[in-house]
Amino acid sequence: MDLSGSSLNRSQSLASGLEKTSHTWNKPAHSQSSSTLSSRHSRQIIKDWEVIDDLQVEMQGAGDDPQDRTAPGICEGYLLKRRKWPLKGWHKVARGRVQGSLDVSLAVISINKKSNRIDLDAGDILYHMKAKSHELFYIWVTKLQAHRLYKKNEAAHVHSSFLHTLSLPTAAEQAQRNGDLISHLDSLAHFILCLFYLYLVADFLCSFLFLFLRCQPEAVRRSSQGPPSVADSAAEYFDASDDILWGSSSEVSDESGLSDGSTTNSEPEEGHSGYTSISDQSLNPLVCFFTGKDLARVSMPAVLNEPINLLQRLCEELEYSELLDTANNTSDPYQRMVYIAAFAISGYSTATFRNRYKPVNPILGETYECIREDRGFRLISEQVCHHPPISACHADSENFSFWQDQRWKNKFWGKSLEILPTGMVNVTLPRYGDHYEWNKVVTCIHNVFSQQRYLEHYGEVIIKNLKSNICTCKITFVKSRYWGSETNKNEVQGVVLDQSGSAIHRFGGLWHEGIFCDTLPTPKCIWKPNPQPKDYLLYYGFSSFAMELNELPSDLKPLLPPTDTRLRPDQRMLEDGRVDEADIKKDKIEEMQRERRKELAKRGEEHVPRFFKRSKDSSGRDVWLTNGTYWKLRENPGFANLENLTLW
Ligand SMILES: CC(C)CCC[C@@H](C)[C@H]1CC[C@H]2[C@@H]3CC=C4C[C@@H](O)CC[C@]4(C)[C@H]3CC[C@]12C
Repeated sequence: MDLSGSSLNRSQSLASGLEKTSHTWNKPAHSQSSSTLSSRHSRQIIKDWEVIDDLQVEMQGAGDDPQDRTAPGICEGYLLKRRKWPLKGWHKVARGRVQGSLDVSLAVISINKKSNRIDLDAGDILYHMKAKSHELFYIWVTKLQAHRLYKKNEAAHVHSSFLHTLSLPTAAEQAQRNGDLISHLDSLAHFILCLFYLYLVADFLCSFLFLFLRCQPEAVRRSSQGPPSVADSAAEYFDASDDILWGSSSEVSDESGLSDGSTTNSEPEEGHSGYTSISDQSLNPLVCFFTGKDLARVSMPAVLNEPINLLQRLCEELEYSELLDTANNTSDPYQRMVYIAAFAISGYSTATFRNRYKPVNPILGETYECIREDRGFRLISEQVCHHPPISACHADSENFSFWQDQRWKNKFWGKSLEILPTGMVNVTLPRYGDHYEWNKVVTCIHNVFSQQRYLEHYGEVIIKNLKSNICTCKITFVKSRYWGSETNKNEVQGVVLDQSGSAIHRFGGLWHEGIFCDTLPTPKCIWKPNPQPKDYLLYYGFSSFAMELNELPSDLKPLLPPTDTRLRPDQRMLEDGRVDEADIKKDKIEEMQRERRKELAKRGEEHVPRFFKRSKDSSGRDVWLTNGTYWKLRENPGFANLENLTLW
């Protein structure tokens, strides 16, 4: 590719294209030329492609002053190029080798922001390119646009000089006036670009300043007095416990827990009434950050936790278990799939109100039970592994069984953190003998260090029925467009396909508002989230169902194993608003956990989960399944009569 030039100049200002994406980038009519996928996917694919429009280019080309137009230079770095057989896939092009060239001003440039792809189509030659990251993608698109604009302007200039030599005074004057206007617009665009860069730099510095603050010695950090905010407390807290946390490099981390992060949330009164400052400077997060390794061991102050732990969060996914009841009572297999899909989506809806606090990390061996007679199910969960952290759960009801082991990987992007769950969710329906299995999508915590933090889910869920291939379901959690409107925020689309791949049902909506299916015998809303309870903001954004998860009625207490989350003292203190005490207690519990691990290691033993066993699923994946002993032991002889782990 013969692109030349290295810095962005005014002719490549973002305003000339990227800022105006929604106006100047159109849906292409062609983009199928670049797609070899089957027709049932084509709708989605066309939707993701946009052609870079030339409107702006032509307007500018008419009168810009050639004197102050500098040629854009080489765009360094590389894009991946798609190869066909036998090396099918995306390949890095060898350095310094010219693979071919085309005139970007004549080519149709279409881009796919979702997959960071750029297609350059010059008629006789077509390049399929892909950037390694979103950032690189936007740099390349900006550069390509700049070159295109420059070339077009050049051509326009030749044309206007020609008119000039023919001395057409009015046209020339007009061009001059246009030139003035354009150069004003151009400096405005340049100014906007500068602001944009300033913003990026400031944002970047803030993130690092924040991390830097976390590294300051205790005395320095304590010297700043004043009312505590969550940000303050995050900056003051320092602990090198064994809790898992940030997978900090931009590569997928090995750890599957989410690190105890940090927040600049300025409304501490919501959810928490106090704050704590415990310090133990044994780890420098900045160093960790740059080496991209061990930030995965930073613990979090209780003030940033919600009084629910990850074992309970697994149970939260059953808030809309009535959808599974409906599925088990629906005879049509395609309609059944629609309800299973609605259930899969419903589990994501809590994200709307739950972006401020992190669930408490369970201790290895911690358990949780939840009996919901009103909803007809009972669930158990257990922390079965610490490195990487894995929480397993199993629920039974007369209408369904539900199980999953939750683990995930993190991708840290500087401003956002992507959570990539790796386990599968399973549901069986006794009436029809179905066994549904599906993956989870990516959840992204945007603006992780700032008050504008919000969660987004994106990707595809494929639901298969392992007992019958009569139908499958594909759900797409649409990624919101970069500079697009808010209209497609939280959008979900789904389709139930029969064996031949034809769509039998279509449904869609927003994961925070509800899902509608118009292909059912009576088109209807198949799911919508329950209204939030009054004052939910004061209670961590919890739904009523979430609020009930930690309830401890007196008749339940003697029946629980002492490892049950409901009996975990630091979490209870947190729930009662005794955050300082919670923090101290949390430290102790984590210390005990480390001691137990050391003891085991000394004896050359490994922790063995009590109620789950490691197994392989039909595709050979590692899974954790219930060993079926919990409810029996609870019944007889009762946990009080058994030997239990002492976790706290
Ligand atoms: C305190 C600040 C810094 C961080 C707040 C982090 C919160 C928003 C994070 C921490 C752990 C995260 C959860 C970890 C795992 C999953 C499973 C996944 O299938 C759905 C999203 C979900 C449920 C995440 C939602 C967001 C989450 C709750």
